[in-house]
Amino acid sequence: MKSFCRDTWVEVDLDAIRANLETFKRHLPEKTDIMAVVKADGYGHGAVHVGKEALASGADSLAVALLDEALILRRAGITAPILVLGYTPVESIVTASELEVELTAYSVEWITEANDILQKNDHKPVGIHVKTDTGMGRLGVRTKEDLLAVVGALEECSKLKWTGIFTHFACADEPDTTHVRRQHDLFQSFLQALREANKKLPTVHCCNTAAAIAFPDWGYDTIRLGIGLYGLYPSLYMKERADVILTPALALKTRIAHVKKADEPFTVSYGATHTAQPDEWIATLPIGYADGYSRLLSNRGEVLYNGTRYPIAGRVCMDQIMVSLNSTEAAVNDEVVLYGKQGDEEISLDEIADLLGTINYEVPCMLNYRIPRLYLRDQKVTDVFHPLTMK
Ligand SMILES: Cc1ncc(COP(=O)(O)O)cc1O
Repeated sequence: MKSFCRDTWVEVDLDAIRANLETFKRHLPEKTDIMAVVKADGYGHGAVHVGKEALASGADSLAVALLDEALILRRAGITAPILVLGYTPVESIVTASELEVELTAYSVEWITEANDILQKNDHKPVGIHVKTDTGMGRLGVRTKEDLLAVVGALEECSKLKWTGIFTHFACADEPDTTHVRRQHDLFQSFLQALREANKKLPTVHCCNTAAAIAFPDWGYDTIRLGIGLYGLYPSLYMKERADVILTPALALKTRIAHVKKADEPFTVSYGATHTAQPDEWIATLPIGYADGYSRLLSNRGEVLYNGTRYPIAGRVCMDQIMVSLNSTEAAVNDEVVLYGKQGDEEISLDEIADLLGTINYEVPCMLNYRIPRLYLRDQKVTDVFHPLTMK
């Protein structure tokens, strides 16, 4: 029995995930490991399946944004190192200890309180990556003095281990390298300050996908590979550089739920913003903005049917959209591609992002719990996960 009752689904090609990871392994120095970033449920692709595939393909660790995401990975049986990249409230330190998950820190007060909490009931120690803010303006220490104070505080802790130091780049995907080079220079000065203070450096990392592409020799001990793992480029500039060739892993597909030909003009969808003309075929597809298929695509987006592009007709509804097949006859249950390839045509996440006025990162992250994920290997479905009905 099929594990979902609506013919709308995401396909995630695990062979593409593997290929993209191997591409970065070849692009980077031999000594540089890969930390697969699977936050936001694997950028909408499914953190557990992508995380397992990345680890099986050569990634050494995983990264998430919040501790709750690490919990899901541990529950799925993933035992590899996991780093939480974002802020974790100090009260959650015990959970991190129990899950054996590493956290990010950059505050002496947080470190001291976290250590006190762990000491109280003799919990297992927690690994800490110290974050430096070299120009992202988000999280991290901003001066050498603060960095040395944070590392000094960690060295006083019996229940916290200093296991990493990192920074995050704000503009690594841009052609003008002024900002990213300034950030990297500052990061290097932080590392030098630690060496001069006789600190043995733990795992050092600074590269996201863009920096890994443009500056592979900044790989240090590991890179944090996000968008590139999914076969997407951080920016058009990065795509045009063509240093690495990536394969998009995600497709979004559905089947026609209803179809009719106009004998006489009739309006379509809320607001009656599209009028079907005589002999125009209108197909209704079971997906809408409540699935994360944006309403901004109303009268602007296109879909693929029989390898041809057809426009969305009218406004995107909460659960359904209508498309104009012009004079092309169609039948209920015929497959339609919303994101991805069909024949020689492709509707890429970059195209959708441009239509929405956003970046490709956001588009797959919008696809939510109502859409089952089908995992493919050798173009065959090997597993299904439906967030709505499966835990
Ligand atoms: C701290 C941090 N590190 C790394 C990433 C991954 O970035 P890409 O998706 O651009 O590779 C995100 C992030 O927030």
